[in-house]
Amino acid sequence: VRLYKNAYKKPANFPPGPPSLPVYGAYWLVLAKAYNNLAAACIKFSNEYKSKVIGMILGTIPVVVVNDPYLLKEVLNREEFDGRMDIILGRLRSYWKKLGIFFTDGYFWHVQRRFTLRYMRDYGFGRRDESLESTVAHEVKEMIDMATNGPKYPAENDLVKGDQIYLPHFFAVPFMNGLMHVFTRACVPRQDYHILWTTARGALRFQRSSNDFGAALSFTPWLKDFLPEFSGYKGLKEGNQCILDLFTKIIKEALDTHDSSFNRHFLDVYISKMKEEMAEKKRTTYSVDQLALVCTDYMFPTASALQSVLSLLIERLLLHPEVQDKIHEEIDRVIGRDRLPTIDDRSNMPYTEACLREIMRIETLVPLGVPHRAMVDTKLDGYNIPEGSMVSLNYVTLHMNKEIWGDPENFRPERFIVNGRLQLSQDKSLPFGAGRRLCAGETYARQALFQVFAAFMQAFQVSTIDGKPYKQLAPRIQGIITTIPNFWIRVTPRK
Ligand code: HEM
Repeated sequence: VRLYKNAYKKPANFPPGPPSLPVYGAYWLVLAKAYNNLAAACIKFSNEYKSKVIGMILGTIPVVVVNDPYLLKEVLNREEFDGRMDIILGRLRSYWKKLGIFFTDGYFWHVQRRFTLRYMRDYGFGRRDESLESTVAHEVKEMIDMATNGPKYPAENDLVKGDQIYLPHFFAVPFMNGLMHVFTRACVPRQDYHILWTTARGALRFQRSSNDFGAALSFTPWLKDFLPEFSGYKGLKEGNQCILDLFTKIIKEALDTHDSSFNRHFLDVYISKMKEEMAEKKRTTYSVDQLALVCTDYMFPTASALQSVLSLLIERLLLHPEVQDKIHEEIDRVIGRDRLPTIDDRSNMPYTEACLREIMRIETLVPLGVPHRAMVDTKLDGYNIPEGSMVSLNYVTLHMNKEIWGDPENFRPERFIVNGRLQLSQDKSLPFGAGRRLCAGETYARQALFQVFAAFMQAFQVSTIDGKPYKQLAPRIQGIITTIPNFWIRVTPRK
């Protein structure tokens, strides 16, 4: 009985929060289902317990949620919070090993994150690069052609019907092929786009099958066998498999044709380094499985988050038609119709750029971030945080803070514009996090979002299927990222 009691006992001076019930995680399951909005539930607890930091025991894991814009920045900048949880959500992706970037920490994570970012850069990732930009431009042209001239290959019929297109997947290919180009110096050709769409569907299914805490599965792993559908396990496993299958095949080809004397692309650079380390050292962080997970970790958000951001933005345009008019005015004035927008245009198109920033503020894509882990016993806001605690950051408390934004509930891109220019100092949002765990794809995400969105808006006027503006927003699906149900819209080529 004592053992049992201790399992639920909160550590001394642990942040206040809801009591732990002696039913493993079931409480959590109910909570998650009842609210369908963990970030809002945590803000409620924060108010109820009058504390910026709340603590609870979920399953057997101490969980801390930071509900304050300044404290969350503090956590992001303190190295002892750089750890990640060893949860089922991470393992089920990677042959039950700890691999990749997202869910690893310590030396392994440091080496792999640094190496991949350093060498993907040589192939255009995370900086300005003409060959990557023209690759994305080519893919954008195909995307626009699909809607302007109709489907060319069978799979396109799922996404384009007459003058209607299906979101979010309509947007997926340019983002994904841009990254493919970084990995392999080649794109998946249009006749094979269905491979990318299958992957994008899988990635979105994964995102929607869990939530920021890894859902009840993190705390009560047995749910996976007991309730595979309800717990999200099936969706996670199958969603992940799509991406893993894609890269397993591509990596095998790269390995079979590898020649250390000439690196053709990023995969070759990685394989060369792996072979070198294996020959010299007994232990190495490089492996074929790790390469598959690195590719997965970069492709995963590329195939799910980016198309979702654009879909959320399109939804706002359908709610506020004047925003669309302003975007069109800016595009016509700065670019005209004779050439595609480029990343150079970004600085001359403050309104379009501000729309992207505003959608990522108002719709915190990852409301509780990717959970961190306290790597030592430490303190936060006067409370004790034991080693091994899960530390989640409630970004909604930053993005919807009244003191910082004045009118956080309004979609108002103008808030970032001063005297006709984009004022970056006005953008206090942190959609990509900060510190050493900063989103590894931020630069690519911002550049590609601009390139794809601006070109799409240059080509089309968007409207609802019945032609009437939306009166309200769709219900949110709270998974790991925030999404809305897939939807059709009408596109009219602009003359
Ligand atoms: C609008 C789109 C995106 C948003 C809002 C976003 C946001 C985030 C956030 C909040 C984190 C967690 C930061 C933390 O742990 O404190 C993260 C991590 C990460 N993101 Fe993104 N992301 C986006 C797109 C991308 C893209 C396109 C890529 C890859 C090309 C990417 C790759 C990663 C990786 C690898 C990590 C893990 C970093 C680490 O643990 O060291 N993300 N992202």
